[in-house]
Amino acid sequence: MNSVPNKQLVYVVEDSLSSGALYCSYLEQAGYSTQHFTNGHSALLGVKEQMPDVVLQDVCLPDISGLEVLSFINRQENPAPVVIITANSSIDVAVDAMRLGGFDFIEKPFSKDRLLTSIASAVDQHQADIATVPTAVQGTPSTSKIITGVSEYFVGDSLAMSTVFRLLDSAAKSKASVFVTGESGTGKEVCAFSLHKASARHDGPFIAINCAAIPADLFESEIFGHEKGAFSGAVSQRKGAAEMAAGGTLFLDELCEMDLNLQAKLLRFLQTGTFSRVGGQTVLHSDIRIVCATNRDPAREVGEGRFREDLYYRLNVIPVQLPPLRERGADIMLLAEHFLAEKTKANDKHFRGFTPEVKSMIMQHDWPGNIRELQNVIENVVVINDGELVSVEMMPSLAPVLSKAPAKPAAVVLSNSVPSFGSVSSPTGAGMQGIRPLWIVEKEAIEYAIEQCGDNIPLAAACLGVSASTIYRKKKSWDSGGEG
Ligand SMILES: Nc1ncnc2c1ncn2[C@@H]1O[C@H](COP(=O)(O)OP(=O)(O)OP(=O)(O)O)[C@@H](O)[C@H]1O
Repeated sequence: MNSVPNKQLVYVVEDSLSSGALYCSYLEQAGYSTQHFTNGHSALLGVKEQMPDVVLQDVCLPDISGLEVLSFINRQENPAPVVIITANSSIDVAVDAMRLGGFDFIEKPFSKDRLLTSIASAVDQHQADIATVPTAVQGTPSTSKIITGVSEYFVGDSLAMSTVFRLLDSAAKSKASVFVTGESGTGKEVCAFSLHKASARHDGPFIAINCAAIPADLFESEIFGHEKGAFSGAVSQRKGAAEMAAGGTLFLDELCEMDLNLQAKLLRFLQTGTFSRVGGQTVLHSDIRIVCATNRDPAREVGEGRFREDLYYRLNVIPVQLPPLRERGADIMLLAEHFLAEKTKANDKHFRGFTPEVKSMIMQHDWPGNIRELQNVIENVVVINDGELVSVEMMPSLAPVLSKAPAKPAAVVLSNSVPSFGSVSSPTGAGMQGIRPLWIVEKEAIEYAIEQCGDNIPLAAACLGVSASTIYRKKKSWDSGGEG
């Protein structure tokens, strides 16, 4: 080992002696200490003996799978961030690794700069993680800002949202791309911003680009910038969003609107971490985290040829689906009260709450425009009226109330088509009408989550708020005729 006190220690887990030696030399030239392990078991022993600052690990190892090494590291105290090295053909394994808590992945062949950028941001993440460990555990007081969870930035308390918060909180610890889907106005941008603020990049820039709002011919320059004279109107050099977001997060809203040519350029940037400004030759690097969003169904866009499949898999590492407001139960009033207080203060009014009739009106409405619609309605009421309580007369006529969908279970919120738990027929034929054995209800919810997560059991477990081993255990019991 070439460990020197105060140098950041990187474990390089790579079975090829020559590649491992090359990575170590790049890292040591940049001031890191390194230790090279040529198989998974020796890396596990190394981690047990001393947790490094970062692990750089090939996903294919001769003895055990790279995913096992990753899971082992993540079960230790203060685990080091793991940067996965992958061959192009094993990209789906790399995506699995990110879902299991990997920090970043880089595809072979990669440049020295790409490697160093990823390792530097992993070191930052590790230091931020250590700063969040309670002082009593760490032994010394920390002056670093404590990073709190995403719920700090989100109004919402429902079970539906707690599932989302749990996913986002674990996503915040890595650099993995997050793909947020949900109807218009459900808070996708708020979600991206919360994720940024809860991550180690919280002091870096958050740059949001609405892909639907940029004319196609200006798109490339918006994202990658341009040199002076690159096209008529380019009177000076300009940085693009990818450059401006360096060290922070780039939020690409309405991503499915992006032109196919530019999708190819975005993919190249994601693979290499490099790009050039329009009209420029210089190769630039930018260390950014990508969060993207759409209110379309991205898998369908892929199926219909409007969205590149390879880009979709690259970005859809952590999929987050925001539930529509009508499925968020008590959150509707929580948000209404939040907006009432906010708008009352901003407009110097005196509202303290809603009459019971207005509360019931708010709860009965379907809110097709989601949170944005609710926010607009409350703002409208506050600006035009004043008083202590918002009464029915003050409310604008809400669109005709659609018959409310039957209450849906909040345990799984990944789709609008959650199976009804209020089914009248009991598969076992036992019990009173409408009541079914709990284990069957649980089995359905778990099977539904697994299906929605594309058979990814760890992800389904995260969505359900249980450990993956609980799901494996229950599946085994069901398969052998038990009740889980
Ligand atoms: N949980 C929340 N707490 C408080 N305000 C919220 C929350 N979620 C959304 N909002 C507010 O609702 C409005 C819509 O949110 P946002 O723009 O993030 O939605 P969106 O899903 O990105 O919409 P679109 O699909 O139209 O781009 C914003 O004004 C935002 O501030």
